[in-house]
Amino acid sequence: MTDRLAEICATKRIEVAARKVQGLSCWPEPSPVRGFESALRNKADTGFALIAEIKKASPSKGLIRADFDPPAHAQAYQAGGAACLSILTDAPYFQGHEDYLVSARAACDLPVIRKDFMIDPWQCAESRVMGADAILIIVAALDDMAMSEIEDAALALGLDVLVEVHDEKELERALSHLKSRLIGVNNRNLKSFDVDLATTERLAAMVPSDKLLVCESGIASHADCVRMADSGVHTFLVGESLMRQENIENATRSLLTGQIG
Ligand SMILES: O=P(O)(O)OC[C@@H](O)[C@@H](O)c1c[nH]c2ccccc12
Repeated sequence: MTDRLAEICATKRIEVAARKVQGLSCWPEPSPVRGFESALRNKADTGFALIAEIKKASPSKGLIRADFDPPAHAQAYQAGGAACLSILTDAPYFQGHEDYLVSARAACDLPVIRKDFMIDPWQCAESRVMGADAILIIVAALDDMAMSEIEDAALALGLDVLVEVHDEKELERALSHLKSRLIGVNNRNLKSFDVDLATTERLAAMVPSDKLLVCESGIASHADCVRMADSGVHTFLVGESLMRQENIENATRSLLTGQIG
């Protein structure tokens, strides 16, 4: 089996090298950081907290939404009760763009995580200039030193960091080398793209109680959220199942509350 993550990261290294040569400052001065982790913790106190993802396409599913409109989707997600947004900026594999982050964040009040493949601390400064409030660190993509350098760069800029793991070994590496309190368990194996919600159930018991566990990928219904709550997980990152709905606001509300329409 080919390792899709390794391929994506190799492409990203070439892209970042070119971007570094161009330099920063293509975007206007970003507005102050919106607290990403605090928005999730506050919402989780009242039940479920959702990071709603603005995702046009993915390598495993192809095009997910044809009438793609990031500012409108951001507003629908906020009206439906999302706590935060996740916005794909990777172009080659996810058809993302930094303009989607800029325009979606300007259209709402929610904190935004830039969803991309971080392989260089320089991308943290770039993310803040775009207006991101948080970045993602994918443990499977980085060695111990690289991931902690990226985390330090992000924290120094006031960005929150979501640390993504997929198995016990990655979780142990995250807990011993990183300080962020946001741990995302990706139910999708980024090496093969297989999805299994049991991944979160298996790893939940290993996550210390001062960390906030975010269940990522493959969540399709309120019943899935209730299932995860049985393992003590109340915070979710959901993209595809919401992006495929005609009425994103209603779909977001039903995912969180179980009420239809
Ligand atoms: O569309 P889904 O199955 O609801 O998944 C959302 C999100 O978890 C997924 O897009 C994701 C999780 N980690 C990533 C890393 C890179 C790109 C994408 C991702």
